[in-house]
Formats: sequence, structure tokens, C-alpha cells
Amino acid sequence: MSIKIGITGGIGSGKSVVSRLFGIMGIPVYISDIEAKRITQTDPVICQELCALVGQDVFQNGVLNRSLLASYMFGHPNRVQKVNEIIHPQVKEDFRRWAARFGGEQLVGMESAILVEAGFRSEVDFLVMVYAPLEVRVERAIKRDCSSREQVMKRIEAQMSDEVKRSHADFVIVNDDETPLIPQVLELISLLSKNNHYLCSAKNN
Ligand SMILES: CC(C)(COP(=O)(O)OP(=O)(O)OC[C@H]1O[C@@H](n2cnc3c(N)ncnc32)[C@H](O)[C@@H]1O)[C@@H](O)C(=O)NCCC(=O)NCCS
Ligand SMILES: Nc1ncnc2c1ncn2[C@@H]1O[C@H](COP(=O)(O)OP(=O)(O)OP(=O)(O)O)[C@@H](O)[C@H]1O
Repeated sequence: MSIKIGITGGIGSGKSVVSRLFGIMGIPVYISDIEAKRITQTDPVICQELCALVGQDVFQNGVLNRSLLASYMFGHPNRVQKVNEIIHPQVKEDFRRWAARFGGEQLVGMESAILVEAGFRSEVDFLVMVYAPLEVRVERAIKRDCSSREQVMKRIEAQMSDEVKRSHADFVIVNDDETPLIPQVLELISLLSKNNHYLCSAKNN
């Protein structure tokens, strides 16, 4: 069985960059954002429940209207909770199936901005938090998504604070545009590989 590494961090912290580095190192990573979108798009029960909650327009010709859903939920904590309760249980089940398929790998990852909030902490053996100062994250997200500061801040408000997130994490990777990123990722992978009791010892060969 693989060691499962959770990769979390607020919007714009650089989780996707870290996940790509994991991928380059041969570690498969489950990208929750992408999979949540796929599942939301294809699961008829999620479709039904989102339509009942948000209105029929949330799907147009069978395609999820993402900007409508985003403007419905962000800025309204009770709506975020309801939407998450519809989608996240299916994502958890999907991750379990995915991880079982990759059971032969030494290390696998799961990336999610809201890994702890979504109740996925117990799905992973180690949790890595990717950290960047708030202002750096806001600027990155505005630039990447062509969003307004207000839109980004609403998403940040729907996420756990960095302080609380850090208290759940086993490791922190600093991605502040100053601290070199790649050496931190390499060191972490090397450390976790050493912790992997399923690695074949040279003495057994
Ligand atoms: C609301 C949706 C349609 C908006 O889509 P959009 O393309 O605008 O944003 P995208 O999915 O790329 O998300 C960008 C970032 O927003 C933040 N974010 C997304 N969903 C959430 C959420 N439920 N709570 C807090 N932050 C969130 C994350 O930092 C994420 O990386 C989409 O995010 C969604 O379906 N969210 C619910 C599923 C979910 O919780 N995904 C997060 C990982 S499980
Ligand atoms: N070390 C870095 N150097 C330069 N650009 C970076 C660095 N880290 C992240 N970025 C850029 O900042 C933006 C946000 O990074 P990324 O998409 O990895 O964040 P994220 O944590 O996955 O965010 P989200 O929660 O929205 O998915 C991207 O455009 C990315 O290319």
C-alpha cells in the first residue's frame, strides 16, 4: 500500500506547482479540483441536488455553469457548506478508488485547497501545507484567473485560515517567491521515501 501525502494550502499558494513537481518525480497526484469538476459534471445525483439547491440554470445543456455556482456560493458560508456536502462525499469515494488503483506506488498525493475542511485529512498519512503570504496569494490568483480582488477574497473567506491549516500539517513548504521551492520538495520526497516501510531494503535482495 502507498503512503498518501496530502498537499494543501490556500488559493494561490502554489499547490498545483508543487503537485507538478511531485508528478515530475514520478509520484501520481489526485487533483481534487479537476476530479470534483469531472464528478460534478457526470454524477446525476449531484446534478439533481445542485439544481434543487441553486436552480435549474446551474446546468445549461448538461454543462455546469461554474461562474453561476461560484457567485451563488462564495460569500455565503451556509451555501458553501451545502454545496460541499453535495460534492465532497463523492470526491472522497472517488479518491479511495483512485488510490486503490495506484496501490503499487510507494507514494501518492492528493491536492486540495480545502483538504482539511472537506474531511479528507484522515484519507492521507502525511499533510503538507504549501504556504505563501496572503498578499502574494491574492496577487497570484488575480493574475492567473483574471479575477477581482473581491472575488479572490470571497474564496479565501471560504477556506480555513493559514494558522489553523498549519496546525493540521506535518510539513510546510514555503513558496513565497523568495525561498527556493525545488530543494524543499526534493527533501520532502526523500524524507517520506525513507519513511516508507514498503520500500524494498537492499538487504533483502
Ligand atoms: C465553484 C466552482 C464551480 C468554481 O469553479 P472555478 O473554475 O471558478 O474555480 P476552480 O474550481 O478552478 O477553483 C479555484 C480555487 O477556488 C477555491 N475553491 C474552489 N472550491 C472551493 C470551495 N468549495 N471552498 C473553498 N474554496 C474553494 C480553491 O482554492 C480552488 O483551487 C468549483 O470550484 C467547484 O465546483 N467547487 C466545488 C468543489 C470543490 O470543493 N472543489 C475544491 C476541491 S474538492
Ligand atoms: N514559485 C513560483 N514562482 C512563480 N510563479 C508561481 C510560483 N508558485 C506559484 N506561481 C504561480 O502562481 C499562480 C498560483 O499558483 P497555483 O495555481 O499553483 O496555486 P494553487 O495553490 O494551486 O491555487 P488554487 O487553490 O487556486 O488551485 C500560478 O499562476 C502559478 O504559476
